[in-house]
Amino acid sequence: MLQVDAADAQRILLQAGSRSRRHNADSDASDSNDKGGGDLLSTGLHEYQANPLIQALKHFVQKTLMPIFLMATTPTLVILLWFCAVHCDNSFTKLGAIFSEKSFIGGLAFVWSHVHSPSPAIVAILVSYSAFALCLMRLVPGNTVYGPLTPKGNRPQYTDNGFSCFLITIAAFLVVTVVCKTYFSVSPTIVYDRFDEVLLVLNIFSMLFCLLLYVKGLLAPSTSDSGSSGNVIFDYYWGTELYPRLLGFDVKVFTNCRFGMTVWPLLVCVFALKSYELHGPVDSMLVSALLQMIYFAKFFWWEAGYMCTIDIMVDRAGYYICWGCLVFIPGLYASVSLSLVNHPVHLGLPLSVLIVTLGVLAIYVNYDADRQKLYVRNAQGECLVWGRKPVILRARYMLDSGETRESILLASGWWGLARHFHYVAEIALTFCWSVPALFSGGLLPYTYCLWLVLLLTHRSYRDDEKCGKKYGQFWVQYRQLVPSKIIPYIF
Ligand SMILES: NC(=O)C1=CN([C@@H]2O[C@H](COP(=O)(O)OP(=O)(O)OC[C@H]3O[C@@H](n4cnc5c(N)ncnc54)[C@H](OP(=O)(O)O)[C@@H]3O)[C@@H](O)[C@H]2O)C=CC1
Ligand SMILES: CC(C)CCC[C@@H](C)[C@H]1CC[C@H]2C3=CC=C4C[C@@H](O)CC[C@]4(C)[C@H]3CC[C@]12C
Repeated sequence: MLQVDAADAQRILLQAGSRSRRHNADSDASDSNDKGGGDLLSTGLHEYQANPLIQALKHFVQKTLMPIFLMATTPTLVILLWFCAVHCDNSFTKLGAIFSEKSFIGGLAFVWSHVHSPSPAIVAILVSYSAFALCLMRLVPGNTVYGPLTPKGNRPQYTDNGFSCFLITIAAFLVVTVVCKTYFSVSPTIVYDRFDEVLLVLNIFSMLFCLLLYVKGLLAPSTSDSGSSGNVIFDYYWGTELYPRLLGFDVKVFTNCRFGMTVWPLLVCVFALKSYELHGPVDSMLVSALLQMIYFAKFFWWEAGYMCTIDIMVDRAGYYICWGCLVFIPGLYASVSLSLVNHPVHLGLPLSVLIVTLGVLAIYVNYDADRQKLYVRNAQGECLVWGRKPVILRARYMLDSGETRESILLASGWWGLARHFHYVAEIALTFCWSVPALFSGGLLPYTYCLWLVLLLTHRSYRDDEKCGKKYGQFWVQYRQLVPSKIIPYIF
């Protein structure tokens, strides 16, 4: 086992100390004056080398221009995706033709004119689901688990009941479907028929909710991991609190897990049901839905691990993460299944089995990489990875208070292949549940996969930057041990 011992660590830390600022796991979020920034906003590793003018310009672009751009475009983006699926046969070419015919503004007005005012039925469905999810969150038992220590020394506490809540929700969906269809001749596919209304309600609610979170973070923060950057736009976009709680509910657990990550599987079920109502059983829809459901089960099984990822320990509760989970997940992440409703593809058994097998393999690799990291850290490196003692680096870092802590960086197993090899698996599994659409229709079914390539590539830079600041020379050493960012030997 390769280790950096305590004396070595101390020496390296002292060397690094003069250059690297104090950081802990989420110090990127601890002080939004100069840190944080989001997946689409991070700086490069050598930010400090740039001249002041360039730095000021970068700062303006990252903290003001990009947030304005994203907040101005993303609500319409999800509407465009819906429009493309329902009115343009999944074809961006057809969508583009509308814009070239009517001009950009005319095209936007045309698309938005197809969005209906929210009906009471849709509002009632969304409110009822949210109330149901909050009840489960409060009532379903689970072990108490703890998130990583924050820069201010807080340790968030969670009830690990995600998997149970997920199973109960899917079971409830099946019961509601049968009851509604049998006794009231109503189908949950009303959500597909009025998906424009769903997106509109979610958009409006999320923006107001983010405003509430912004004000709450300034006036009544739940923990000391909060504060303003002095830039209203950035604060609204990025958030003013890391772990806000409202009425005793953890906001990020609700937005990310109980809403975004639970509504997504529900939408997959609704869209699969709609496809069944329209065409009978369709294997492309089944293959895609099956892989996604396995992925959701994996996510909730590992939910305690998710509480130690960038989303939770770095990203504050603002537009980026909250609007993202409340609207972008239903609008973009579920768009693969949405796009399959009007495009039934017959795959045949051999191709279906091949896709499911590859998809399950990719889900396993992704899960195993996430698991391996936590396993080695929990065992303090005293364990086996792929049958051998793992190569680890005991990396020291400093808290805001100046206290020194130690973390393990794993350089074996999946984490020895590349610093984010699990992203390859994430993209591969996504491709597997998109490819049942084959290539005859439009590009819409592949939009989520393409988005993920962008998001994860950018995230790998962002994580490198975060870990570089946190671990200083230890991170440099780790990068020497594992030189590839995502794809071994290539990138
Ligand atoms: N579908 C989607 O939209 C997305 C899915 N994902 C998935 O979510 C999961 C989590 O990914 P993500 O949040 O990006 O974070 P990662 O799992 O990549 O975790 C990054 C953190 O892990 C720690 N770390 C980094 N390298 C090592 C190492 N070698 N050994 C031990 N710890 C290390 C660091 O935190 P520390 O401070 O603790 O050292 C680092 O900040 C993945 O499965 C990913 O595929 C992620 C993003 C988007
Ligand atoms: C404002 C928008 C332009 C951007 C919003 C982005 C967010 C919706 C997504 C950013 C990171 C995403 C996630 C990270 C890790 C995850 C674990 C994985 O196993 C399931 C998916 C997810 C929770 C995923 C969900 C969407 C993001 C929060």
